[in-house]
Amino acid sequence: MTDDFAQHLRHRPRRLRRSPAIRGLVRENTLTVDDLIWPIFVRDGENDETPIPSMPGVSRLTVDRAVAAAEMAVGLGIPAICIFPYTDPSLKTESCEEAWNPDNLSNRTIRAIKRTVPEIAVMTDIALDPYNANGHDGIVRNGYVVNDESVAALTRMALAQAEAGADILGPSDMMDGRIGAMRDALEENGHSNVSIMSYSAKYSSGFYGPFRDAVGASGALKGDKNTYQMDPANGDEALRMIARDLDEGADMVMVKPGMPYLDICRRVKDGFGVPTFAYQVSGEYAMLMAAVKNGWLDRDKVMIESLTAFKRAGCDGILTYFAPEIARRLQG
Ligand SMILES: NCc1[nH]cc(CCC(=O)O)c1CC(=O)O
Repeated sequence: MTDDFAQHLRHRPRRLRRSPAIRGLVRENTLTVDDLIWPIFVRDGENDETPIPSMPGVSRLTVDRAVAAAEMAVGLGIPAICIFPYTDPSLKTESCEEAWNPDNLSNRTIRAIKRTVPEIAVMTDIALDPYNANGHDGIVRNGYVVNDESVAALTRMALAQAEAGADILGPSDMMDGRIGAMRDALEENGHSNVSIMSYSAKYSSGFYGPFRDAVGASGALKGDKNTYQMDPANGDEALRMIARDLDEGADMVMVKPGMPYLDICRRVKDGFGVPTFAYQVSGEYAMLMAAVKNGWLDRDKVMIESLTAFKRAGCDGILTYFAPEIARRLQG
């Protein structure tokens, strides 16, 4: 029976899984350090950092430490860093004017990093939540996040970041028409080489909780973001958002969160063939790290597997809090 069976088994896919050498030869997707964008949190002060309890291993850094982090990232070969500010509650207002203050924490960090580590690409976040007394990404009037007034404010914010030296702007606000407005403003103000990576398919997700703690927005936020971020139940809508943002002048697009939305990443890459990114968000990081801390998951394995999955799904790069760890691993 056994001999007979062996005679007829012509296909043995296990032949190509026999050794690391053969597995390497036929591997379809490879994660490299070039795929990484490292999100960091910054705070005021000097030579100090504050751990974020829901994100083990991640801290808010003072500007000098953010510069040191950027130097370390360059040393590891990480191409880009993305800055998120923890704004002092006293600076938060309903009109959010701190968002476009040329000397706000985020803009000071951009300048400091570009001065010391010009080779790293600096990405920003464009949304009003770190500066908003009510925690929303846009301006609230009579309980509603108004669109056009928010776009005007966000465009000022974008220009201030470009002035500070940002290489890539990351509008994460999900207002209608913001990409076109920002692109026009950049062109008119001598910043035609500043790129836009649009958070085009950004879902109203439960996975942003730890991030909101990190930037100090959770306490302020009233209600949810369902009137502007996307319904997690929708897929076709994501493709319409991508088409619109590309049409308005986005250079790169993003799907966010990551792991629960890999189907969207694949559809975007297949449908448009443009530089496509995913954000492995704070809740994904927290979820993996919580299990790692309990000894339930192996950190290196789940880190590599979860990030490789983005490559397999068609992404060109990933924003991930694991960036320095994975870069160290990839260096061997
Ligand atoms: N609007 C700002 C913004 N930019 C990135 C994230 C989330 C990132 C993360 O969870 O890691 C958020 C939070 C939100 O939309 O509430």
